[in-house]
Amino acid sequence: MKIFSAAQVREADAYTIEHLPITSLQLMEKAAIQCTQWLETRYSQGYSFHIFCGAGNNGGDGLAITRLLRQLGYEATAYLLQYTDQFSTDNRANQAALHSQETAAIITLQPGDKFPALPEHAILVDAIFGTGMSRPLLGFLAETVQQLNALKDRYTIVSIDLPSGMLADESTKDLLSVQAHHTLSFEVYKLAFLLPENASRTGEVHILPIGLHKDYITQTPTRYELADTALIQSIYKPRQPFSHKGTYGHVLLIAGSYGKLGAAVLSAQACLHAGVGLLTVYVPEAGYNIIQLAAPAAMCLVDDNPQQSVQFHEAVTADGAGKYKTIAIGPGLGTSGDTARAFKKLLQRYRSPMVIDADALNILAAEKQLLDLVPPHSLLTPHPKEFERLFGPSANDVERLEKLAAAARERQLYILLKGRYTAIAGPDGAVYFNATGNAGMATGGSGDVLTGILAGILAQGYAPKDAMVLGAWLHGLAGDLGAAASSQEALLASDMVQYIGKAYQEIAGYATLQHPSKNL
Ligand SMILES: NC(=O)C1=CN([C@@H]2O[C@H](COP(=O)(O)OP(=O)(O)OC[C@H]3O[C@@H](n4cnc5c(N)ncnc54)[C@H](OP(=O)(O)O)[C@@H]3O)[C@@H](O)[C@H]2O)[C@H](O)CC1
Ligand SMILES: [K+]
Repeated sequence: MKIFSAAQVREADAYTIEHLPITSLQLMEKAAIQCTQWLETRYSQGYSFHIFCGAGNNGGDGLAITRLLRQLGYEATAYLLQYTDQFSTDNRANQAALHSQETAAIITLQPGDKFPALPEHAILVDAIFGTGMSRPLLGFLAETVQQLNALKDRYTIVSIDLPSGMLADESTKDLLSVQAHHTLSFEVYKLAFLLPENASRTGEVHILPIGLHKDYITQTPTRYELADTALIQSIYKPRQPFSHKGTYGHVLLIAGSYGKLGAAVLSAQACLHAGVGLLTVYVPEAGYNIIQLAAPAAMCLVDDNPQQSVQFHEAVTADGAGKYKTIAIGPGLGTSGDTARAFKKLLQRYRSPMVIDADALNILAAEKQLLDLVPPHSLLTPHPKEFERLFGPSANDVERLEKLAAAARERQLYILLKGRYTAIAGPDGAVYFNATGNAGMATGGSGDVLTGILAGILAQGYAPKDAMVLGAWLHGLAGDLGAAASSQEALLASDMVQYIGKAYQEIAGYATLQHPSKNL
């Protein structure tokens, strides 16, 4: 699903009006019908609706919603904020339509007016600004938004299109905006909804279709995209009936140190469940029995050092060629000087894309010139702190995304920035967001599972970008299935491993299941 900027949303609006037999007022009506239906299904009897309207088309939506709710028999009042007398044409038309239906349905709010008294079961609808928001809220507008926010613990606040004050595709971190419980937005996600800094302002986001022209949506390139089931199914390749373990690649996983061998176990198990053909796990001596018992399907190579691996570069021939389709390095590895030196030698020898995570990222961050040695098209999987250590601090989430895209482009890498909506950037500068996953996955070992999954998928022959997008989705879906079976609180990284199979099943769909019983 593409993520359009505010300017592109306006273009989509104009394109639709030009190419379909629909006027802008009719499009507004469609948007208002969708919002009204959503409100009605959710709140029905006993509630009254209080709709705060601006002077533009977002306010026009609010006025139309008020009219439609009243037609359905609900108590609904529009509060028209008098900060300007420059109303948009469709806003005026909806003022007139509501006024002709019921003169008392519109109350104007002037600077200095008392904030309206609200009954017990009131729903507050914020239709002050949407995608036209262009500058900080000041004076009367700021006061009104502050008054709305002060009521957020007593009443439900529903924002139309965007919480007023929030910019669709720039940071609003330090600016005032409505803090909504729900945001009803039209047709497409906005970048703002995917930013951690906006989590307490958008509440739950609901995307409502309003019939924007499909041609504009399919033909317009965007910088950002939210992965969806259609994209995942287009990436996923079912296994071939005439294949063998060599078909699905051999991964060398370099992970674990004394006290952190669990990281190696989780990565190894995830890599195996992700479908790799062969897996060799490289651990310090202390890890030998652990790996052989916890991951019997994997082979094990052992470092001479009992506690931390320091010679793993020797597992790869001096010219880098050899049996490993890909290498994953980092989970629980440790960052001692000897380990860092071995990592440098490995980077000098092995020139195919690697998956680099955790302590391997910390080694890169401590010795930044090593970044120049990372094989092109490698997959880096930092969390925000690791990202900051590698590529520097960012003033806000939008700046961090720009840094992410720039680093991926300049260094020809695939970088996966972990978060609620994990962001994946590649050398072409495009950014994909992943929507699967839940807060239960914020737990130790979750990242190790992701590393294993990514390596396992990459080794099977997926292109790096596809491996990243599919791997992030699979990891999140396994976490969602695991949490559904128990709870987010109880979810462990090992549960994510156990649910990789079910997650694949969901992606493949039953139609593609290769099993003779399907014809019985
Ligand atoms: N996307 C669609 O296809 C549809 C969208 N709809 C709704 O329309 C709004 C966008 O409406 P628009 O009129 O473009 O913008 P707003 O209502 O958000 O804002 C109106 C004007 O307010 C001015 N502005 C901006 N920021 C401030 C501020 N801080 N203080 C005061 N005034 C401000 C600005 O005008 P300027 O010329 O002064 O810059 C805005 O233009 C969209 O969000 C949907 O809700 C349709 O109803 C359906 C189709
Ligand atoms: K709004």
